[in-house]
Amino acid sequence: MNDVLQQLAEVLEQRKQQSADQSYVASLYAKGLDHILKKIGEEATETVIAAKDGDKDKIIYETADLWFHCMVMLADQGLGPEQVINELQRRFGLSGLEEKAQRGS
Ligand SMILES: N=c1c2ncn([C@@H]3O[C@H](COP(=O)(O)OP(=O)(O)OP(=O)(O)O)[C@@H](O)[C@H]3O)c2ncn1[C@@H]1O[C@H](COP(=O)(O)O)[C@@H](O)[C@H]1O
Repeated sequence: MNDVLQQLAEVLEQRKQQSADQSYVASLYAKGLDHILKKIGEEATETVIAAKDGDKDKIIYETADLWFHCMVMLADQGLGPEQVINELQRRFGLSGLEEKAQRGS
């Protein structure tokens, strides 16, 4: 898995021991899941607007914000990027139609 994702996941775990006034990530945990989900919604909207505007720098910046807040949500739920990467890896060998069939939809 990508080193940066793994290293960030380790920092996010460590932040569970820190106080909210020392760390932005700790403050997100302290505010709870609903706040983290609200941040994901905001960052997703900002990413969509950046893409609609065709602003490449902004797309990268906002997507990084979105991925970061998704990483915080995963850590809050006791998950990490490796599980998501593994799921993408599993799908990679399948065609889109095979993947759809496996979902039973
Ligand atoms: N990658 C990030 C990262 N990306 C975005 N952000 C923060 O996410 C927030 C984005 O939300 P907004 O744009 O709405 O800005 P805001 O108004 O300040 O946010 P809110 O106060 O409304 O939540 C900003 O405060 C950014 O600084 C991040 N904060 C931290 N990290 C990583 O997490 C690590 C741990 O961070 P701390 O816990 O703060 O030390 C850092 O070393 C970085 O590697």
